[in-house]
Amino acid sequence: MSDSGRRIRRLDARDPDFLSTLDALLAFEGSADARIDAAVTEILGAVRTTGDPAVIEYTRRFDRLDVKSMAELELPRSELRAALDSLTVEQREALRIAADRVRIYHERQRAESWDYVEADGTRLGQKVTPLDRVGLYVPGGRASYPSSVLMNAVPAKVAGVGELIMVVPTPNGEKNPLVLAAAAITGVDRVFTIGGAQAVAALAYGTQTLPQVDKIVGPGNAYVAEAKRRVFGTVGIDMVAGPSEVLVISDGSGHADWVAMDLFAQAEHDELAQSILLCTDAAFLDAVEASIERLLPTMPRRETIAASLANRGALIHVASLEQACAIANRIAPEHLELSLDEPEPWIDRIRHAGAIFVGHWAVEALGDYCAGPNHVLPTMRSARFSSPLGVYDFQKRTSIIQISEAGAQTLGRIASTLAHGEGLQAHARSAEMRLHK
Ligand SMILES: NC(=O)c1ccc[n+]([C@@H]2O[C@H](COP(=O)([O-])OP(=O)(O)OC[C@H]3O[C@@H](n4cnc5c(N)ncnc54)[C@H](O)[C@@H]3O)[C@@H](O)[C@H]2O)c1
Ligand SMILES: N[C@H](CO)Cc1c[nH]c[nH+]1
Ligand SMILES: [Zn+2]
Repeated sequence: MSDSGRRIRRLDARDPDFLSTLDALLAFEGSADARIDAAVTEILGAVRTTGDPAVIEYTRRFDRLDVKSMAELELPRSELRAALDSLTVEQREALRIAADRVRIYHERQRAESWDYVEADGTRLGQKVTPLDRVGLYVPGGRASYPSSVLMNAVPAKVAGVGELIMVVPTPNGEKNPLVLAAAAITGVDRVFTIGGAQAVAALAYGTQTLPQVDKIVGPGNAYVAEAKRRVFGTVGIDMVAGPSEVLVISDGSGHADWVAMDLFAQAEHDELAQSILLCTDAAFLDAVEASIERLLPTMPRRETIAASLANRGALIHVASLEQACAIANRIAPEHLELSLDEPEPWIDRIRHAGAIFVGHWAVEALGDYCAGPNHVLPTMRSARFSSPLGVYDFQKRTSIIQISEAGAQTLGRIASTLAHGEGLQAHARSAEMRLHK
């Protein structure tokens, strides 16, 4: 890579040691770093013990914001509204349309309560309720993410969450008007300009000014991820998000520049972001590599892109699309692009991916902003067992068990037998006492 002297690696899936090379490339334990561990331990402890003063001190230290009170770190609704008014018509429309599309998609995810009645009058069911109070973490260190406000706040509102408290760091006091406008559009209730582990701690434990929430959602850097992992149990969390990832599967039918730019789009997030291309056509891999060389110097974030591609990227020659799908399932990427002329038959071959983008026109950047589905997706191979952020993350379920007198006779005998088998006599007797003599 001419810009930095570092190149994206070329691999061949037919090499005997390919899978071990791939596994080494995928391995990522961001928050296992001892330095991050120690910093997060200190920050969580301090905020838990002293509350506002610790948050103020860490915000001064890490975001260079010098304030006397926590109240100065809360933005009034009028400021959110003013930010919305300050946007160009084009920006306001883009935010509104994106928010509408995300809302329409997520409305289909809302679960409803249900029940059924058995012949003897016993009623069983599940009551679905929204969470009372949720904290939204919006990243703000290296870049600003109005789209993340939409992706977190919209499903929360669709679920009917009682109160949404957003935190977003504003390094050097620089506020991003689009982020504040997105908070206004989506009806976020309170916004604090705090970030990092101190913001996660404030939401998890509560402070004199900021009330404790029930769940914290939203992506962030390694400090945020580790802090979320540690407060889980005190509060709920959506997931522990790692750096962004994209995997492109190509048969050489697309445009090399398009694919190169799709790899850049993920790499520009973070030096640890992961962009991988699997392709059946060696000549197309050469063409994408040439596009990378040519286009990289034109990119404002070329340093980050170059580092990300060199650290964790790869252009991989595969023998077939079947092999590409098998490798994709091993990677379980956050985003998967099927960059194929005929992509449909391959959708069912993909078992593990946060989101599948189908065909040359379905580029991940559209999903990041406005297609409709959520852009907060499982990373670090967790698509094997978890799902995109959705309305279901803001709802909880309670079982309803209403047993009729007749039902208690049948179930009482079964419960009594099983309870004696477990040696739990009080359980048995409490069921037996309701049996007719
Ligand atoms: N998965 C997604 O949907 C998604 C969306 C947007 C962003 N992201 C990711 O979120 C991340 C955002 O990271 P970011 O850094 O830009 O913003 P961030 O808001 O996550 O982190 C900034 C905060 O980190 C803390 N911090 C920085 N250095 C520290 C130190 N030395 N000690 C203690 N705390 C420190 C500070 O408190 C600062 O406020 C990126 O990795 C990006 O790729 C993911
Ligand atoms: N690609 C990110 C998730 O991995 C989301 C995002 C926000 N803004 C741009 N992209
Ligand atoms: Zn992105």
